[in-house]
Amino acid sequence: MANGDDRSQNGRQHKKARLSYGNPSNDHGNTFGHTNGREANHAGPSSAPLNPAAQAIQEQRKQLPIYLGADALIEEIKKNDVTVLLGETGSGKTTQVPQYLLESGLAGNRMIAVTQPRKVAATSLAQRVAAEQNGPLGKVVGYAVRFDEKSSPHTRIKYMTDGMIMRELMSDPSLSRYSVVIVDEAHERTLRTDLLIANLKKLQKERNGSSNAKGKGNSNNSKPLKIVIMSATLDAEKFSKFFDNAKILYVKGRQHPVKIFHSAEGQPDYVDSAMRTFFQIHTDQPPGDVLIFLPGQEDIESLEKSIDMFAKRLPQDSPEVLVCPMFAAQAPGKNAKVFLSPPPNTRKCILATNIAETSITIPGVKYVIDTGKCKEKQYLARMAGGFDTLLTRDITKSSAMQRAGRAGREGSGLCFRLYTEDAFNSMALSGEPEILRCSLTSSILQLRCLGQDLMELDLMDAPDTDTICSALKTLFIIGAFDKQSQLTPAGRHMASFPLEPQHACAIVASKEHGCSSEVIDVISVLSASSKLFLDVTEKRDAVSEARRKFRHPSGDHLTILNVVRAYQAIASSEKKKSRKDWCRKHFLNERTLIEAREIREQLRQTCTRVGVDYTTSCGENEGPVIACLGHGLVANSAFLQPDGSYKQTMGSSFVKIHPGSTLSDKKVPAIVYDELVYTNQIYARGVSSIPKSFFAKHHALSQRAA
Ligand SMILES: Nc1ncnc2c1ncn2[C@@H]1O[C@H](COP(=O)(O)OP(=O)(O)OP(=O)(O)O)[C@@H](O)[C@H]1O
Repeated sequence: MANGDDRSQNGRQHKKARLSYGNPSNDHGNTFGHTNGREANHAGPSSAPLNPAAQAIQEQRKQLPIYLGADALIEEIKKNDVTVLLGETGSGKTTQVPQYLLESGLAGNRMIAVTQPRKVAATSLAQRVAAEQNGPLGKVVGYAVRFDEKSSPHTRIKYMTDGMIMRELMSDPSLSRYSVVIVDEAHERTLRTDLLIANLKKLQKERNGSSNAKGKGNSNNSKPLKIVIMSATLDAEKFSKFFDNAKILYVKGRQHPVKIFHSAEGQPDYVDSAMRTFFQIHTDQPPGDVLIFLPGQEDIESLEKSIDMFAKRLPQDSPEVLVCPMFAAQAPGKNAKVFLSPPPNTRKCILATNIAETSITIPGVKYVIDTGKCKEKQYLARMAGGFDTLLTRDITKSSAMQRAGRAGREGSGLCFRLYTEDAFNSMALSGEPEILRCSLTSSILQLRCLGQDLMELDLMDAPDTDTICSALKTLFIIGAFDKQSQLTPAGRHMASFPLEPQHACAIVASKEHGCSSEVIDVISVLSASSKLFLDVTEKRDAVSEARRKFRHPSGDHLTILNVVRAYQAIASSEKKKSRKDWCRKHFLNERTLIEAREIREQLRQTCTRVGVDYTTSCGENEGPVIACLGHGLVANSAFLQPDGSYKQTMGSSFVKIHPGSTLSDKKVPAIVYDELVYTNQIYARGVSSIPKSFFAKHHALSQRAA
């Protein structure tokens, strides 16, 4: 990087501590073949005259590398049942291929599904492609993600999370409403993508006829299914082999170059290095927003504070800095802010986890800073009875390439990697598939509703037996499976809810206990994307005082219920501003409460479908609520030990109550908890006290399951 003027004390600090980078390398060095393209006619919806902005979008579409190969691409997809499409980031796969297929008539009168591993990608892509189709979102182009859907009977292209299409399989096992399923970002190998791929292979054989490996003839002509597997960084051979040597197509080139710089040496304090690199860019480089990849929320919050602090010391004439955090646990509305243009003379600095890594285009981003770290879900099957935890680790080559790709979306870009070129070269190409490292409880239940057994499914990689056993135990204990591991009627009801089976079990149990209204209130908050209670470390005493009135002696779940009740009372009588002030005064996240209200509506709809009367209430006698939660969380329970720790009832580990819990300074004979987190020791989070007698009934069950 060129040296910038040293115009401030802060500037001096950064100049002194400048990070040095080696010479830039060309982006990625992948050599892709060319789809034998010719000038195609695939730019633009045929209807309605276009305004200048819409015309500009159509022009942009024609500039994408994939445009010239569009006709050849469609021909290949027509000829083959399964196509594996490999094309560099930004070549136009995700936005264009579905539109080409729609415009070619290949989809008939059914839909084209485009699956994404992440919500934010599905919703932002749908928005972009709706604009490219010159129509409103939710009409021809729509999306479906958990707890949010915008589609209509006119929808022909539907961007959806892989979880949503798996859920759709339960009501429509042959996916009859779809003629094409495009599995995008397949390299991520999420658990749901792997299960989806296995199901697509099976149902394509049923729909197209098993002898139909290459797309010729089918036993059911009215409903053939095309599958397209896409990514920029994919082990294409492995996917092709899985689909009986499916055709692999390559799209060559990207629209805009990205220059990559590696740091001259490793950067153990990557948060500090990211901050210094950001200010180097800010002082040296022309306008353009910066996207910084960090592993998790804590690092994002700490970097946000330091950037805000140093930005205040910049000279008056330097551009402003607007920091925008982006992570999965943040409310969708707040994440959506990263897509807005900053005010004039302001550089946007987006601090994101890997939710911004694939598929998305954040307008204005020209610079990427990649710390080389991510958090990954890991299932500790042999620890504490088995639980998912997030661990920080080095990223893979695939991730590094995807991250760099975010810089070259609207023009040429620069990517600064906070690791050496050698470190990049020695990275694994891609990570371990999620199916080998995550809890399988929810998936096994869902598959069983489809009449499938995970162990018998034709999967790209088979999961570990310990993980399967642990999931089967949990499903038995919550009553979703019987002794023979067969699905029970209650289990089928649980699977209908878009929730973890443990939480769904609590709702199903509430039917017997006459407290569905309260249980749904609690579960809705637990299912929201962000936390209800805000941590303000520097105001710990004030926070504790403000929350005192909600504290319930039984623990966190009924404390949540108290907050929901108080908020509902305020919400029905007060104006929007007073509600906001009330939340602020009590250090509560109002977005969580608003999101929870929407989730509650969806859960109520499911209740109606499975015959649970969601209006039944236990009033002030809240014992039944704890009993229902206990039914769901029985596998997550522990008994007090003489030394103050808690020993798991299903597992042999000792856990402590998380310091953030209302029960952290109490000793109660028995607890149930929402989850375990592993830092220097194992903590139970979301904890409630439960009478020991509750376990008398379940003891025999857990003994049998163990
Ligand atoms: N929301 C958007 N706003 C502006 N331009 C966009 C938007 N979405 C896509 N584009 C433009 O379309 C191009 C192609 O995007 P697309 O997502 O189709 O590429 P891709 O090949 O699928 O890349 P990736 O593998 O990174 O998802 C982008 O590089 C960008 O120029």
